[in-house]
Amino acid sequence: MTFLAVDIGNTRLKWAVYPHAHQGAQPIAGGAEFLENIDKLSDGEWSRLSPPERMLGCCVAADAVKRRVEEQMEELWVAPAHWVVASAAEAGVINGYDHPTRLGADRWVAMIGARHRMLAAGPARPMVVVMVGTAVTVEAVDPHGRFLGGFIVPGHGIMLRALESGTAGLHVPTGDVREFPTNTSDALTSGGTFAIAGAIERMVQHVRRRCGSEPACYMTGGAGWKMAPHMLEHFELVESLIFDGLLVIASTRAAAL
Ligand SMILES: Nc1ncnc2c1ncn2[C@@H]1O[C@H](COP(=O)(O)OP(=O)(O)O)[C@@H](O)[C@H]1O
Ligand SMILES: CC(C)(COP(=O)(O)O)[C@@H](O)C(=O)NCCC(=O)O
Ligand SMILES: [K+]
Repeated sequence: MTFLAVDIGNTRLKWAVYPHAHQGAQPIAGGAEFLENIDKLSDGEWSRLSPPERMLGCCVAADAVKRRVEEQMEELWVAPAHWVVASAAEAGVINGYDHPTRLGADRWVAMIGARHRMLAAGPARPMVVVMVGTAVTVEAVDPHGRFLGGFIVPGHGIMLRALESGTAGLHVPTGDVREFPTNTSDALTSGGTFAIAGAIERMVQHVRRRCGSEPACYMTGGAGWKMAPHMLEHFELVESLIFDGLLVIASTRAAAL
């Protein structure tokens, strides 16, 4: 029974189809669309899929975006759309947010994916889970699976646009990441990269101090590949972390029925 996983962020919709909803399943199809192009999915790539029997997604974009995606699913398939909402606990992760449901669903799903990946590889450890998308999120999870809290940092694009719109002299092309930038382009690109890296490395320190052991560090998101080479700490780049989390949630929910 094929399973469709959908991740709608503030910049792009990512989707993947699996032969079944089990941890470790390998995708048989997938893609990504910028939000301005999502209306074309039902005429394009989705029209060529065999109808998925189940769907689970997470969406942090506007409700109108989510509705447009649901409408396209309805045009093609009978499987209803189900969306993850962060809760007090799910699939072995406990939510430490003051108001658990206000935590971004993508952050929650990524932590669940990371926790199960870590447990599949060895004994339980604390984790730092980073998503580099429109925004950058940096989560801390203790060895028992308790989400301790996380940072939200502006992503590269938002930082650059904020600097551009708040100044007269910072309208320059993208530069390179340099330790000692000597032109405006490199200064902006390096500043953004090391601002994000610095926040992430602080969270690694916070987790070490709180948990007294070395965290497993995971990085995901569309711009993860740009950040990973500039980290001092070792981060495993796992592009599928959200899909991995959606697979875990779908399979644990099915097992509970
Ligand atoms: N080839 C690419 N396509 C799209 N976005 C890219 C690409 N390479 C890097 N990016 C960066 O990744 C970000 C989008 O990542 P993504 O994880 O899709 O974000 P979100 O989940 O917030 O929609 C963009 O802000 C962009 O800076
Ligand atoms: C922090 C986010 C904007 C990240 O979005 P993204 O960069 O993935 O598009 C999103 O997870 C969100 O809207 N969260 C709700 C608020 C919170 O998590 O506290
Ligand atoms: K996201």
